[in-house]
Amino acid sequence: MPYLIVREPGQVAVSVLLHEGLSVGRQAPSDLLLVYQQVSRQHARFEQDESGWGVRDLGSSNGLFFNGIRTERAQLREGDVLQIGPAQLTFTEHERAEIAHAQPSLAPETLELHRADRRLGLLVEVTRAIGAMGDPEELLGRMLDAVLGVLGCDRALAALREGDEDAPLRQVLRTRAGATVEGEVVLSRPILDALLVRREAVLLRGGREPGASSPPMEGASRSGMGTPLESGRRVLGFLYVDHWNQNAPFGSEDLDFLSALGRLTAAALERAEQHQRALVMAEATGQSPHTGPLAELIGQSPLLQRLKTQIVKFAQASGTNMLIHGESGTGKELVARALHAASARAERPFVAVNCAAIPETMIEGELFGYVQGAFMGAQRDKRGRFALAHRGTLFLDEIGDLSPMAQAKVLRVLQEGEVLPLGAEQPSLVDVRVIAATHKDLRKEAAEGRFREDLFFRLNVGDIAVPPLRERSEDLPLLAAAFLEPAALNLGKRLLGFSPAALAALHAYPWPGNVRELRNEVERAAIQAEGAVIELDDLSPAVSRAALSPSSLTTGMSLAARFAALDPMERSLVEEALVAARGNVAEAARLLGITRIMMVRRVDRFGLRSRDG
Ligand SMILES: Nc1ncnc2c1ncn2[C@@H]1O[C@H](COP(=O)(O)OP(=O)(O)OP(=O)(O)O)[C@@H](O)[C@H]1O
Repeated sequence: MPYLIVREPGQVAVSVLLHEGLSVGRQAPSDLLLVYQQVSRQHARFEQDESGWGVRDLGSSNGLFFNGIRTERAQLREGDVLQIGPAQLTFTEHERAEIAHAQPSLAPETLELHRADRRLGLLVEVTRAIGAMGDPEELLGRMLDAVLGVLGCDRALAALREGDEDAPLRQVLRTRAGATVEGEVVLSRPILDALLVRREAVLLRGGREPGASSPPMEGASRSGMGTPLESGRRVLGFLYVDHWNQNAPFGSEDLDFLSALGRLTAAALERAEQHQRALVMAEATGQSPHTGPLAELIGQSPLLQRLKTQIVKFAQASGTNMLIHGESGTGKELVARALHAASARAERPFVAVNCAAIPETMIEGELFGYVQGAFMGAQRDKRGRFALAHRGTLFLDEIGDLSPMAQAKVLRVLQEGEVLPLGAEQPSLVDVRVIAATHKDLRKEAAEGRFREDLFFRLNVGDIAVPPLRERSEDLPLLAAAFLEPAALNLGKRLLGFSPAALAALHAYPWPGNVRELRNEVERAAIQAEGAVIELDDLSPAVSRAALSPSSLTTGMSLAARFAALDPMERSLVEEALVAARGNVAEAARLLGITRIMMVRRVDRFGLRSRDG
């Protein structure tokens, strides 16, 4: 029977039984849905005639690729590969595995059956992990490694739902060292339905690897089994293991064991996810400012709280590309790091690239890598940043400065989920979440032809705006204090904070360079400071002058801060009057319209010098 093996980036491969007229597209009524922007609503159709099976493009925008070549129509032979958007469809006549035995998945009491077994150790390990509430991916990885040894199988797979019932299945796969198997598990729709819809544990028989003409040993057959990962009414995914075995296919006892393991694993996963969610939510609502993935983002203003809530929301969609925009120095990179740290990719690399800092001639090599001899000076293979960020996050800062050529290549990687290093012949699959940042209005750049519109839309799936510091001046005292502490420590000084006048000046200044400029200002003032607090005079002239502007009284500061802001203004006027009166206090008082006594008090208070004293 003819099948299509459907491979989507980062997901469990699925085999689909081919039937006359089977259609592929982004939307119903297509039979096979591939929900990607570069897939047309009705993209391609499979047909059978006397010469066999064929496929036809239904007028798609991005085309149907047959063994790498764009085509309108093609006749299909064993192993032919079709590319539709980022998905690969392989045509095969090979029989797939089928369900030999299915049973409702087991209640935890079944554990009793397996006491005194080596397997008990594994169950204990998983039970312990439930208490430890570790990272879900790490938990699964450890558990699958143990499963390979204990069950003596070749491959162990955990497939996890990323969201609702129709969401794709993220895979975590472990292969036994030296096993004669492909590093990929292909399952059919009926098997997936048994596991995920009917929630049955299944024993499988038969099935060959795609492209493998015979089993690796004489007389061997594929033996596999799977069990749903159920927690209450939710199906989180499933566990699957298999091996080539001549004498000992898996039996129902093995299936009981896997079912019990599935129950425990699901409980551990649920608990770990709840724990992570609780941490992140506590962080977002400011209940726990010192721990968790958002801890580095200092601030309590409503705008910053909103930003944190958005980060939490987008972190959960860890496959979604993101665009962060905001003025320079607002904390875009910090936001990108928080998005990564709060996501399921947190244990994987976060790789940052500043597109504006790398010369145009080198950017492609940096991003995609190259092979030895690809160009003069390429003395050895170099892995690109995309490959380094595999299964993690790639942060492309200043994406608006990327050359058109590099933009086209980044787009290709996002569309197809694979990178082609310079000079290489074979692309390799990468699973990377791209978070791009820019201080430019990228929508406008795209509309005016300076940035690729298709790349903009690819990146803008999730977007976050980081507000400038002047719009959240409530955060200023917290930020200034947070920067002062390490600066003082480095200098070996004991600095307790800011004088009211200095704080008023910080409030009054508009901070065109945002938080970065504030950090620099505080570090500079810490060097200048001679007393226990930062005084107005310790600040740079541009900032201390800001305290004199009338706007310094209307920037939403507290009453005390606004009152303190009067001080530097008053001092400046007193100084000016003294200069105009050549140091004569009585004359200066007359110029200001105050009494001589009032003038003398002010000269003393501000520590100024007059001709009289
Ligand atoms: N909310 C914040 N809490 C603490 N530190 C912050 C915050 N926002 C920014 N910073 C600090 O300000 C500096 C600049 O931040 P970052 O590099 O993330 O800004 P950016 O917007 O990416 O800048 P650019 O556009 O120039 O690349 C860093 O030292 C960062 O730690």
